[in-house]
Amino acid sequence: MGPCSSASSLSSSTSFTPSLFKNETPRLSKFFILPGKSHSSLWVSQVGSTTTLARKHFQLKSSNGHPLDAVSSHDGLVENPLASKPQGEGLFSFSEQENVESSVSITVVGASGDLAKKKIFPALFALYYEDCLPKNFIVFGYARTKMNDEELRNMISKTLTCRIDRRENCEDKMEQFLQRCFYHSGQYDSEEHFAELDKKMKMKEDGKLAHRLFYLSIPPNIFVNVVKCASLRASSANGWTRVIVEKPFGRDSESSGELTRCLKQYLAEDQIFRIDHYLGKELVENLSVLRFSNLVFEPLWSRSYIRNVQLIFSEDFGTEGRGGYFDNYGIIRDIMQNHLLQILALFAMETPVSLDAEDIRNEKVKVLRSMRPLLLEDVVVGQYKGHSKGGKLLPAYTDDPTVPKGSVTPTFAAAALFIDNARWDGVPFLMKAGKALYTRRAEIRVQFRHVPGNLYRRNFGTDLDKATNELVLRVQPDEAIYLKINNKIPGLGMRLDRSDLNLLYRASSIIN
Ligand SMILES: NC(=O)C1=CN([C@@H]2O[C@H](COP(=O)(O)OP(=O)(O)OC[C@H]3O[C@@H](n4cnc5c(N)ncnc54)[C@H](OP(=O)(O)O)[C@@H]3O)[C@@H](O)[C@H]2O)C=CC1
Ligand SMILES: O=C1O[C@H](COP(=O)(O)O)[C@@H](O)[C@H](O)[C@H]1O
Repeated sequence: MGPCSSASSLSSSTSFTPSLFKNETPRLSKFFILPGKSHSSLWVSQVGSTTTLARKHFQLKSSNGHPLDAVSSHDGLVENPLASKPQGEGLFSFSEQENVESSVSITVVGASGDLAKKKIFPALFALYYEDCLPKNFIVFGYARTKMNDEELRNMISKTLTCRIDRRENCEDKMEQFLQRCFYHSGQYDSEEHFAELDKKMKMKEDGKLAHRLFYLSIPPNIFVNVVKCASLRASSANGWTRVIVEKPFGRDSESSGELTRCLKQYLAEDQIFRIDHYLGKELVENLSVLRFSNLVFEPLWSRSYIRNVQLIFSEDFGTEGRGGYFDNYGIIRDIMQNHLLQILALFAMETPVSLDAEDIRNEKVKVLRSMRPLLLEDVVVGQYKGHSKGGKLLPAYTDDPTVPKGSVTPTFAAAALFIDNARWDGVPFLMKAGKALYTRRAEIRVQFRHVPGNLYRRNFGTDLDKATNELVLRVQPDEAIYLKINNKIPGLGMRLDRSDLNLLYRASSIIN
């Protein structure tokens, strides 16, 4: 399998399915989430292999079974200017399209921001390095910040690394990649500014069959403005136009539904790719492999053996200028409702009928629908204060100039969640997420029950917790899977110890 057939080689970055760039109709897969009617309906989407098959066999459905497919004129919505040109129709017929050279323009909207710098540009470069981008691609940065092409390249170059060991010609590749990056400064609600972007794109596309991808790396409250302006003024005249939408997808069910409704005034469902980058993390991808392809784990995966499951996210840095976005959402909407909930659903689902994305999605939805509504008494929230670390004074959340004075937005939350189904009845799923804590880590910790009538209980004293098995999937940093087991310390006598059966990814040859 070549590197372009999986996003796993880009594990620490935003994951793109390379086939997103193919001239095909999107269908369901694991990398992109599509919320349905309620906030708890999370879906995943990918690009299918043939248009006709995708159209025939796939219909996006919400948790209540209603189709979420592309809007038609019967929806009573305005005509959809961004609708993909179906293959076989439009300016080019299918066979004509095959003979025409095509290009893909990727516009990162919010290019000056944290996500763009930390993840999107590095991920695009990683795809380029692995030859997973189409031959004729260009990248546009779009934001309000004033910059020229050189300044954008300079900004991006600081974030690009050859993250995988033994990379050859990395510097040359970086330079080549940067030469394909351009910048356009504009307002998010200005049709005029998007028209200017369109002009610049046309020049670079140079008469080719032009596909366009817009990545919304911006706060959600401006998603619709951007989609409107892009659709009216900068959608492709002859190729497809697609939009990647970042989480959080609304603040609650109502706003999520409203967002979908508004986006669908300008986009068909198969043009919208909702992304959760945690699904592209190596360990999250491995979660299902571990469980479904090893006989030893699956029989233990239930209330009979598991005492609790902990889903932990902590960062050792604060908002650092991202208060404009973060303060409107808080840690529950920023991390728990999407990243941790996705992991929970993957962890707890029943065996899907197949690895087909829709089958996986259906199982995840069942988990979410079986979840008990969260009670206030099962939640703790907090906000970080100024503190010192390594002799350095770190600001409080409300010291961040981008955070409104007196804000009470939580930057830390812990919650006990329950899935009221036969497999998980009574097992707490404990979520913890926080910013500006002591360490940066993301983990899934599975604590098993005590061994009934443990013959060696005296060796553990009264604290039987010390003797429980624990399976840890460390998502980051230093990806690892380890199982804490009890064993005898070699030598005379009967002294017990807890050791780790360890798979350290760093030490694994697969990653090299
Ligand atoms: N940061 C991360 O690691 C991740 C972020 N995300 C999601 O990506 C999106 C963007 O996040 P992130 O990059 O961190 O956010 P930022 O706060 O860095 O915002 C991105 C850009 O949007 C513009 N912007 C910021 N606030 C406003 C505002 N109030 N009104 C208009 N424009 C604004 C700024 O550009 P300018 O002023 O130049 O126009 C900024 O550079 C969010 O939806 C977030 O949930 C998802 C995964 C990870
Ligand atoms: O979605 C988000 O994720 C990042 C953390 O992502 P990671 O891959 O670096 O763990 C978080 O910092 C940000 O607040 C949030 O919007």
